[in-house]
Amino acid sequence: MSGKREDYLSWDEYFMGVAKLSGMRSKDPNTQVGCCIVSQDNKILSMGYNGFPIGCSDDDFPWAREGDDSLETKYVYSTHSELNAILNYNGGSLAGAKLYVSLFPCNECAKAIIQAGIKEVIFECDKYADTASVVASKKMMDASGVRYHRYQRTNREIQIQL
Ligand SMILES: Nc1nc(=O)n([C@H]2C[C@H](O)[C@@H](COP(=O)(O)O)O2)cc1CO
Ligand SMILES: [Zn+2]
Repeated sequence: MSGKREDYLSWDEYFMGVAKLSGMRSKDPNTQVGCCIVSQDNKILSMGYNGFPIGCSDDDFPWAREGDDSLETKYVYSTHSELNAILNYNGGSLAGAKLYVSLFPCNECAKAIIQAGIKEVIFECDKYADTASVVASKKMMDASGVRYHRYQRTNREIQIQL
């Protein structure tokens, strides 16, 4: 009896797990998003989470969602996890890659995903499905042949001691 372990992580659990772990680096008090980009042969190429660009301090720039002045909100400054993951990659082309993300990509990230040649998006949450941003994102991905589907939860809970 020396068979293999049976309760190892599936590929999908592994990559969505890495995406969600990356999201735990986010300083956004409301929504933490994580992303993991994977090659067609299941090698991790890049990761990212939502945050401000290098040099824009998390303590100086605002994390507010609302304000009389849009310059006092996070929206004009934060870089989305998907764009960060694309920009973090310095290994050449992402053509044909898969992108795991904890929240459905917005229209701006969809443009970057399409132009980078990423072919498949696996998302967990789609809480902004009714917004113009996500509707436009899906329209563009449909037109460009980028497939997207929801991650199938297994409800496995993992504990990591840090
Ligand atoms: N796909 C996404 N990836 C992301 O990284 N984000 C980021 C931008 C903000 O920092 C945060 C959303 O904040 P809120 O509107 O839920 O308080 O998540 C948002 C979306 C939604 O399209
Ligand atoms: Zn985005």
